Amino acid sequence: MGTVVDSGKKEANGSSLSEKKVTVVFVLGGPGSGKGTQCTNIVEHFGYTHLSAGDLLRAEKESGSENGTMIQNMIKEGKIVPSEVTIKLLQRAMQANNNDKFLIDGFPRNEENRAAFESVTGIEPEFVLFFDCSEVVMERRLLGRNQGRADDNIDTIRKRFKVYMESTLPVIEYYNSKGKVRKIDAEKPVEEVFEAVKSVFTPLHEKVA
Ligand SMILES: Nc1ncnc2c1ncn2[C@@H]1O[C@H](COP(=O)(O)OP(=O)(O)O)[C@@H](O)[C@H]1O
Ligand SMILES: Nc1ccn([C@@H]2O[C@H](COP(=O)(O)OP(=O)(O)O)[C@@H](O)[C@H]2O)c(=O)n1
Ligand SMILES: [Mg+2]
Repeated sequence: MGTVVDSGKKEANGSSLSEKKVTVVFVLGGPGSGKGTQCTNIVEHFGYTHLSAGDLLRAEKESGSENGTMIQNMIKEGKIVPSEVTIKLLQRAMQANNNDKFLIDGFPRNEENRAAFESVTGIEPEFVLFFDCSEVVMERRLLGRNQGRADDNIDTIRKRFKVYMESTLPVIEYYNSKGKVRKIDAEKPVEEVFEAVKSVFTPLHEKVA
């Protein structure tokens, strides 16, 4: 009462998605590093909603969208779909969900993804969870993944590794220079990787399960 509220002040906790304040964690790492696997564990233990950019793009392709053929071609070639398409899918998914905590998996994959997401949504990630894994191990996992994916073949895998090195590592480096990267040794067994993941999330959240 009678106090001037500083409406220009940024919320200390969470960024704005329209009127909703949300916490976003980006989950990055090479193809096959275990992003999706660990996101499932994080959802169970810490109550986040998991949004995989790759899954959203595959679903968009399946829905018969006008972008379907373009998405399919990009995935087959291991290329990164223009951010306009991917960001629209991520925004729609966040707005349709009542949760205020999101794991965004496999995004931003290049500088264009990163800069566009920030300017379109105004959201800055709380931190970036980075799964560090060698190509030898990632290749073995991808070839054994068995999910019928059009891009889990050796030709496309090599292209994806190149895109990862050239386009995604610089994004991780950008966030590292801002002190936002939480690096995890992703070569260990799933349970051990999750122990390391828990030590990143536990200080921030009450355990829900
Ligand atoms: N720590 C791990 N050790 C061994 N295999 C793993 C590990 N994490 C994931 N996998 C397996 O490797 C494959 C790729 O994992 P996934 O979570 O889909 O990775 P990403 O989403 O980073 O491509 C899957 O078959 C998964 O079961
Ligand atoms: N931000 C993103 C994420 C994925 N993709 C596309 O979707 C493919 C699969 O992404 P994914 O995240 O499901 O792959 P994994 O790293 O989980 O193996 C990528 O190789 C890209 O072709 C994209 O274009 N832009
Ligand atoms: Mg994945």
